[in-house]
Amino acid sequence: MIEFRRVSKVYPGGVRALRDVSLKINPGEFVVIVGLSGAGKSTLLRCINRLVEPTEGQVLVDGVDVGKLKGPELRRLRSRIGMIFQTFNLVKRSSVIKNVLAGRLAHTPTWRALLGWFPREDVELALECLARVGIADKAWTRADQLSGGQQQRVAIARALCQRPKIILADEPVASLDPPTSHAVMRDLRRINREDGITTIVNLHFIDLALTYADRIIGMRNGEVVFDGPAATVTERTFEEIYGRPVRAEDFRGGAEGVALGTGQGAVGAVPAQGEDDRR
Ligand SMILES: Nc1ncnc2c1ncn2[C@@H]1O[C@H](COP(=O)(O)OP(=O)(O)OP(=O)(O)O)[C@@H](O)[C@H]1O
Repeated sequence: MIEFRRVSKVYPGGVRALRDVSLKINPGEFVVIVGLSGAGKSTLLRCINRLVEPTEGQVLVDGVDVGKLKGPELRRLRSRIGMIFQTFNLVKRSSVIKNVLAGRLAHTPTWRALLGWFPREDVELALECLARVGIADKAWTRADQLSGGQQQRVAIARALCQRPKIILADEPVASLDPPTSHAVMRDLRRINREDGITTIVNLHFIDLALTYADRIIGMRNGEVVFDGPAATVTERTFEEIYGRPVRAEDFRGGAEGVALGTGQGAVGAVPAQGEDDRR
């Protein structure tokens, strides 16, 4: 369980990025946080692994106040939280498998990691993680030789290799084309379902949020302005979250049949298979 208790964040310079946020996220949930640029989504996500320190309030992970954790305890918490970024954050000149093995660093003595000596079971785990995202055949390829979608899958495999309890994905598809965006969202959701990993994804595309989320949290100007099941979300909901009418650019596209919910039930789109999704 992840719990925010009256969390506020004011950055140096005075920007108020979070305003009195309280919420709970249950184990195994797949939550999408939506909001316009600057709404506070990244700040919210980063408070969970303490990449950002709240100015007020508490963030609890499994009942532990993360703000109170010291060195090794904080490292332990972070070792169980996988993070996925818009720009993949891979070591581009390194092989795919080495990038994935970086997910084991918290469990590997520094001298071994420096020499690149990972235990055989870690290498097997890394290959298994790559297989789960369909790119085991790329293990020995240099990361910068892969497509954007494949690089994001390497980042997902690296997160999986941590054996995480939580995955935080900060705009994971913002740099990808529409079909590949769907493929990556499908991977994240499948892993969430199969492993029960609590998954929180920041997005600003309405159709992706509706297609993949169980629960949508809407942020505007540092505040949570909506929190409910994706199936109850309507166009009106997004207009309230965004503070303006929805626009074409709010949709990623790339899937047939995605339409806004009517409040009556789910949006039953089956995303199209993309170029980068030939598994
Ligand atoms: N390190 C920082 N120092 C100062 N201000 C910051 C910092 N990080 C974020 N902000 C500001 O805090 C506000 C919320 O930013 P945040 O990145 O959390 O929003 P977001 O919804 O994730 O938007 P985006 O998708 O553009 O990143 C913005 O006004 C942003 O400019």
